[in-house]
Amino acid sequence: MNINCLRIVPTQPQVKFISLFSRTHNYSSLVLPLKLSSSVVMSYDKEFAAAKKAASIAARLCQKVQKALLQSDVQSKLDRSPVTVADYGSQALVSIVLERELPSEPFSIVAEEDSKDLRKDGAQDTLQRITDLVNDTLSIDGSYGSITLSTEDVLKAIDSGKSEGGSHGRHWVLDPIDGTKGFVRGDQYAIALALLDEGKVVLGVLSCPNLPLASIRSDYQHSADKEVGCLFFAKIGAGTYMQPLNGSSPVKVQVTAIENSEEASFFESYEKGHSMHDLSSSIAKKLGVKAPPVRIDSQAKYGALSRGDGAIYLRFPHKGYREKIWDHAAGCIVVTEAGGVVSDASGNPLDFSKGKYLDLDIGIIVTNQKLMPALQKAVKESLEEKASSL
Ligand SMILES: Nc1ncnc2c1ncn2[C@@H]1O[C@H](COP(=O)(O)O)[C@@H](OP(=O)(O)O)[C@H]1O
Ligand SMILES: [Mg+2]
Ligand SMILES: [Mg+2]
Ligand SMILES: [Mg+2]
Repeated sequence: MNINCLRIVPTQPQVKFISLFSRTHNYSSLVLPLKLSSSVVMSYDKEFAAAKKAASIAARLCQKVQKALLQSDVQSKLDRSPVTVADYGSQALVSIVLERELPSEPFSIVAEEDSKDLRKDGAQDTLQRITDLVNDTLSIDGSYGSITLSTEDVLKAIDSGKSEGGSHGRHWVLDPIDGTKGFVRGDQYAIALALLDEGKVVLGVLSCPNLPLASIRSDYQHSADKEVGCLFFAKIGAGTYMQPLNGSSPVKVQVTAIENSEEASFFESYEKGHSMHDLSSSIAKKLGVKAPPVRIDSQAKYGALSRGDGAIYLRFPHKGYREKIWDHAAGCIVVTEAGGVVSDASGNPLDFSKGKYLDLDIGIIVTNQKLMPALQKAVKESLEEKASSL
């Protein structure tokens, strides 16, 4: 048997087993009981380094495409949401980098995109463009020597993101471009990658190529002359850090310490179809918030909040929308490790262990520990008023 993988399988609280198994022999297992110290179980160092590398390399492909976005680069999915060659290229790159960096790990990714539309007749040119972008990006990075992937390799890499997630084992959670509408508009977007272990988010990386390094405020407007490109990363129990994309010198970040809600400012989606702006305005009014909302796309909102740019993030999708884990997993740990709190409108923490979807009560609210009780109260009142006005 080709033993090439070590997997930690939790059983009872303090006893862990190490399972030695082969990826080439259908995961046939040889299970050895072993007690592990929590530091061994919880280090995730290799995974953390791989995730940062993957999200940074994918950002280069996205930056290149955003600068020269062609009409033909943007397609429409079945649900009529946009997807671009960069969404596919980024997903392929992250998958390839994780596989190269972690060759002995079991590989499972829950990701937003799949290759179905790229396998259809008429999609050959788009697929070739994606393949060229992936190859160019890998060749400029140079980490893996000279490799040339075929279109079939790229389709396979995209489809390695077909896991359903869940409460057992490890699963990467990937949004290759979060905020595709912002990306197409030339605004904010993020490459969001997190690792779930037994249903819990244990690390997260947010690559935000257009987010200014300096803090953004209510009068924020994206402009090309600001210094931009931030990488946020957080590991469970180890805090949140930010560094310039592709740069070194990370700094530890913290959410704001504001206690008076009148001084708070809040983030929400740029797209009013993604979140009810009238509801957040009513919540902000109850809190006495004076500043106008900061409306930006993607999980860049979580990143900005983690470094104290604003105090609150409100997300209230319209009726019937189901939130997906890749839209929140990385952002959630980036904020919580920076001292913030992320919950649904009723105060329940987000549960990432239920598969692709989050099972939520109405919306998502994010702020610091001090402001959360007042925010929950304002949310409850605004929701009741909205319900009684219907
Ligand atoms: N009707 C809707 N309500 C809420 N969220 C929606 C939505 N339609 C799409 N989304 C999600 O909102 C995400 C962007 O969030 P934001 O509004 O914060 O920028 C999208 O991620 P993608 O761009 O990865 O598809 C998509 O998953
Ligand atoms: Mg999408
Ligand atoms: Mg998304
Ligand atoms: Mg996306």
